[in-house]
Amino acid sequence: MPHDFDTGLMWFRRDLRTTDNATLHQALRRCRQVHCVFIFDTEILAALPRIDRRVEFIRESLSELDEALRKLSGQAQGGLIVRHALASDEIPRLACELQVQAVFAGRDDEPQALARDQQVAHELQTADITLITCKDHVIFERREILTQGGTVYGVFTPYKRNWLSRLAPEDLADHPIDALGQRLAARPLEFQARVPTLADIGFEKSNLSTLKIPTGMHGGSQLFEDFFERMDSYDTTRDFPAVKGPSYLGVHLRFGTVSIRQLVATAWQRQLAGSAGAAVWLSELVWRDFYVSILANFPQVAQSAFKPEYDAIAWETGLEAQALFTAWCEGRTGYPLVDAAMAQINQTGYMHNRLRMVVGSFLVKDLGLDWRWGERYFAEHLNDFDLSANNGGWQWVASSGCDAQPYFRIFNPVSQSEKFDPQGKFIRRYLPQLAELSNKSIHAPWLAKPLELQAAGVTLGGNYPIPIVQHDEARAKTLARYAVVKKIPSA
Ligand SMILES: Cc1cc2nc3c(=O)[nH]c(=O)nc-3n(C[C@H](O)[C@H](O)[C@H](O)COP(=O)(O)OP(=O)(O)OC[C@H]3O[C@@H](n4cnc5c(N)ncnc54)[C@H](O)[C@@H]3O)c2cc1C
Repeated sequence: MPHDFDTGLMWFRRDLRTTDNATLHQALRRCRQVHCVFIFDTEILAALPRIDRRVEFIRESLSELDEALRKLSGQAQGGLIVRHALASDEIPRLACELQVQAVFAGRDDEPQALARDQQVAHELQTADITLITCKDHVIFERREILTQGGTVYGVFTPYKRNWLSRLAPEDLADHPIDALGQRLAARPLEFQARVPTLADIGFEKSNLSTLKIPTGMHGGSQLFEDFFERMDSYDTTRDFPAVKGPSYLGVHLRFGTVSIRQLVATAWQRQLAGSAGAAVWLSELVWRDFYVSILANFPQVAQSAFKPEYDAIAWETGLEAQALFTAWCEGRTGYPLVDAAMAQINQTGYMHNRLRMVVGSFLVKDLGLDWRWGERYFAEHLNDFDLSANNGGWQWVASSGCDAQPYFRIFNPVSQSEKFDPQGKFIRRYLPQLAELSNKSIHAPWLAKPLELQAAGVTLGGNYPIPIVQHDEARAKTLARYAVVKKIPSA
């Protein structure tokens, strides 16, 4: 097969897999031989706590990737080069040392990633090396799905309609690399170091393995196979946090240990076969593309409200606001569903989607705190943290985003609890001190009779907090706070 370049460098980032990897496929097709690298970017790692499940997830996934690349190359010296360095310096340096003519990377439209890639492209250019980026982690990107007027959609439903009507088998085509595997280069002697340990990069082991969160390509496949059995009932189970309804694939989609094309292809086929569950799940994957395109086209959302008039809202500040925020973070609000959800994220790095909406709404519309505080907390704690989806989710609950819930829709944390955790199973799992309360009282312990509280071993203000705000009062305050939005005409 003819090739465009003699030697290429495949730079893995959020695509840690050898199966259906569009970028790796292109690199192997266009180069006689390809080296592979992953950089633990010191700029990104510096901001993280020394125990971080995501760093461990990546590290474990890299071990598998390294092994898979070696096998595919058919050479004992094949495999992944892993560096711990500033990516914007290290990639150009490595490209020169390995004497490559092209560097291949999966496209990433987060503002920081774009700035880094621009810097890398510039450095490479001075050495006459090309940076080639490929679409891999979404189905449609940037300006591929536009309104009839050629503008970017700000509303999900017509975006989804257009997305689905555009979807064609070639968008989901596999990118096999088995036949091209012999183009994977052997690593020169000085690049043959093993994948660094967590300690090598200054991190410690988290509870990832205790939680049995499966990593790497095999972990992604295992979760997907498991979910496949449940996909048809996703529409009816997905809202109940005590039920194993969703796929738990978020972290795998984040780091690309599964292929979005393979997931969409399966969901699409099942939807066409009449599965309502698959149709709803496919919709969630379309939301993912939607938010990626919003961030790519409106990068200002990373700092500001999508609807600028919402930046006029005056959020609570000062010591009292800080104390309310700390209580929210630590799951001490006195609202059991909110506190159980915060315990879930704090203990596992995962939070059920329904609960992300409930705790988000509580932060913004019951505590009157800036949605960016919650966004930052989620960014630090979620295993599946993704800037576009997290920002989209927070702006949705704050009503400031595209196609967000209207500002006057305010979740009642007690009725959400009664509706979505009717038997209090989820609450009991994360708040064992409330386990003995009745199914009725567990949603609002302050309404329980003193005798019931005593019999259940619950002391309000002791082993469980008194509510830090009254929902009805908070609701009225929020409506007043948001009134400013109505006074400013939309841009
Ligand atoms: C305030 C808030 C913050 C959020 N932060 C994130 C985040 O940082 N990262 C993230 O991936 N999702 C985020 N979501 C969306 C959603 O909650 C998670 O994707 C989902 O709970 C992950 O669990 P799962 O993999 O089991 O999802 P499933 O229900 O099995 O869905 C499958 C996949 O679809 C995508 N998806 C599902 N819902 C959404 C959505 N509303 N928007 C965009 N993509 C979606 C995700 O990639 C998810 O893994 C957030 C939602 C809210 C309300």
